[in-house]
Amino acid sequence: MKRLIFLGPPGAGKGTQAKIVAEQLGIPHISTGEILRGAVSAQTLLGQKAQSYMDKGELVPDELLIDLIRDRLNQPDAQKGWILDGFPRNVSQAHFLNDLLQELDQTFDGAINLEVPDQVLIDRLLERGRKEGRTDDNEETIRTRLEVYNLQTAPLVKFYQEHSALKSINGDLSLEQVTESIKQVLG
Ligand SMILES: Nc1ncnc2c1ncn2[C@@H]1O[C@H](COP(=O)(O)OP(=O)(O)OP(=O)(O)O)[C@@H](O)[C@H]1O
Ligand SMILES: Nc1ncnc2c1ncn2[C@@H]1O[C@H](COP(=O)(O)O)[C@@H](O)[C@H]1O
Repeated sequence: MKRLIFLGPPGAGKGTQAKIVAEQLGIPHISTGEILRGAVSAQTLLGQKAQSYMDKGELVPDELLIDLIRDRLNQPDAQKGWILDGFPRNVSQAHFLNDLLQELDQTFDGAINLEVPDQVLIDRLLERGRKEGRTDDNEETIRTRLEVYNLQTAPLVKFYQEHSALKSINGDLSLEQVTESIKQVLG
């Protein structure tokens, strides 16, 4: 059983690594960004409410994420473990997650924090924008997302250091080397 949180700034490689590790462990990779992008494409009510925040690179209001995560962690495939990517994104979401796990009588095994220098992040995101066409991978929105990360998400590194196991990993290595470091940390 593994319940893990992948932390790190935009472009650190959370999604890339979470997909690989989740597949190897046979647990779901739960990316709130992916779920929200799906909702925007499908133009659901959630997507309509989230879109303007996502376009600007700002966080979507907590109340929209809370039901989404509660529903997702209650699904049958999530009973065998999960990797959360993109959630929690601020301290209040982290408190919510702690309360939800208590309610579900679940604990979590730790947070993996991927560290990558800002210029590498910007280069990766611009390249991802060119290749995959993610509309928030443009210079202006990337700048906002990095600011939002520093102000609202980076405090979670200290939060998880204080509350439980946090392992920081150098994410500025090849894909394979980062996967190997994560595996070593997970034992
Ligand atoms: N170790 C690596 N070396 C080079 N490129 C990488 C590495 N890891 C990921 N990338 C590339 O960098 C881009 C960002 O990676 P990824 O989407 O996994 O980041 P993320 O942390 O999930 O970002 P976001 O939070 O913005 O969704 C992708 O195009 C991915 O292919
Ligand atoms: N946990 C979240 N809280 C608020 N907003 C979120 C959250 N997860 C995703 N978002 C929004 O979606 C985009 C893209 O997210 P990625 O994790 O980078 O795919 C993000 O900028 C927020 O607007």
